[in-house]
Amino acid sequence: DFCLQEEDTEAPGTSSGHRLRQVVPDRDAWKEQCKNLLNYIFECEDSEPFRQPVDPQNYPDYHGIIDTPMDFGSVKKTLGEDRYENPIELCKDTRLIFANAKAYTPNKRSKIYSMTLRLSAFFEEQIRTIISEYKTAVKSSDSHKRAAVKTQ
Ligand SMILES: O=C(O)c1ccc2ncsc2c1
Repeated sequence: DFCLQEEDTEAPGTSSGHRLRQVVPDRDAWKEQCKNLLNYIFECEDSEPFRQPVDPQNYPDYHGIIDTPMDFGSVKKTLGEDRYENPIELCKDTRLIFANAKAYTPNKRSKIYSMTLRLSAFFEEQIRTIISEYKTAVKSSDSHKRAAVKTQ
């Protein structure tokens, strides 16, 4: 996801002043990437118990054990309402879903807990690239900003 940056650079050696457009990483690409990742997770059967907040009717002791409930529906809503500044914040909330399941499960071989293990492995594989590309884009756009200031 690269966007053409309006900033131009004088192509070396061209007398016509022909201006090259630079390609810089898009620092907003993570939003669509995370939306797609969440949609894929929602399609996975393994996400079923975690697509919405845990219902205390079904697990009366849940809120006595888990201080900060989290679910994929809430993450999706926060993302859709632009309340994440970056993918690191989204990753933190998503890891909370898995940490809560690990803290709550009575048995680490239970069906529901085993679902979170598969889902967590997949999520970590996918979010790694999204965060890496985001950090690169931020560095690049910062250096472009510094360069632009110098030319003023
Ligand atoms: O039955 C289980 O092992 C289990 C584990 C985690 C979890 N989180 C919300 S409900 C629930 C059930």
